[in-house]
Amino acid sequence: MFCEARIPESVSVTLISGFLGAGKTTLLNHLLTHVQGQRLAVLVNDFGAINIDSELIVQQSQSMLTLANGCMCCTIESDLIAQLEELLGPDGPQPERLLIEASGLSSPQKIASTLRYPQFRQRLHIDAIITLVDAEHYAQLPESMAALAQEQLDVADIIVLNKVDRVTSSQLSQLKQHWLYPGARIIESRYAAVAPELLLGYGGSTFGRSLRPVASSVHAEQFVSHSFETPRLFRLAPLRRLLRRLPEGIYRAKGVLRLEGYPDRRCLLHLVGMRSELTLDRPAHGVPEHSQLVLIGLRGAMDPERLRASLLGCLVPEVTHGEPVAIGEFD
Ligand SMILES: Nc1nc2c(ncn2[C@@H]2O[C@H](COP(=O)(O)OP(=O)(O)OP(=O)(O)O)[C@@H](O)[C@H]2O)c(=O)[nH]1
Repeated sequence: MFCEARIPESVSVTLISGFLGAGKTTLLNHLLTHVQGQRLAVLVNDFGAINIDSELIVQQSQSMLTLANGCMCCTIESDLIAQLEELLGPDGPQPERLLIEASGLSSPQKIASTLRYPQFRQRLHIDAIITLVDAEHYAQLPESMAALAQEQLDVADIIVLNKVDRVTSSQLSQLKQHWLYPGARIIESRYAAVAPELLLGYGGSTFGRSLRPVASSVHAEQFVSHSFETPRLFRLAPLRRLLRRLPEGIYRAKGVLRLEGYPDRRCLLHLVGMRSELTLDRPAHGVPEHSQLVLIGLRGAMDPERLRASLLGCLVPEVTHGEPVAIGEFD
């Protein structure tokens, strides 16, 4: 008697890369709400100790895997391997496509190398590396950040030039002329609203097969994240003032907060470069038990104790809940 082992289909992987705040989660949410009829799995990686992205991703029927507290390309590569093993294993969800959102400090070429390890070779293939570019901030990134952003761009099969609503047409053409390779496949977007058929089904990443120059790796040791969690409510006015006064080296902040005066809405906080945004989410999302906030910046840009004191100054004085539960510095 013969027993025929079923060979599972190779999973198609789309790797979404791009510097901090470029719009990766926005793109992921756009794809999740517009792609139909495919079994999707999603893997998100946040540099901070708390995975804020997983809170911000729209819940469809996809399987969700999360990695926090480091870059999946280096410090937590072993976690990436373990998650992939689980996903592709016999008890895994058997997706047709895996969408990976790298952290804004990850090197996509390192992730791509992991995906090409022998144990995955038959089981998954990289359909495309998509790199988002923040049209508003890209050209002004300080040197320490620009090298990493350039590295992410060098390996892109598709470049999504996002936030075009924030720049003039002459700024946009300068950006393309100075920073993007002639002939690169570039799609301009607002809020990453790109038709999925332009991004999925590319047909196989050329990274590793072409002779394109790739900048030498500069990496995440230069950056640090601070994570903050509290059951207490934030007050809007001092929080706004704090966001305006943060040191320049703090490039990115994101959070899901409980706000005084809004008992049934969660407040989403985003800071990218000098631009900050506080928005109330739709009531359907409910209110979290704790406010969670992550700030990411250049090492040495912020004194953790001062930052903690400043954040405490934004909270409603506590009567019943006790002190904030955690704040930490993570590499
Ligand atoms: N004006 C404008 N804002 C945008 C656009 N796309 C995204 N944003 C905003 O930019 C901020 C960051 O977007 P995210 O999608 O969270 O960026 P990200 O790349 O996932 O960020 P990290 O994961 O922290 O690196 C959010 O406030 C978005 O609403 C756009 O095209 N125009």
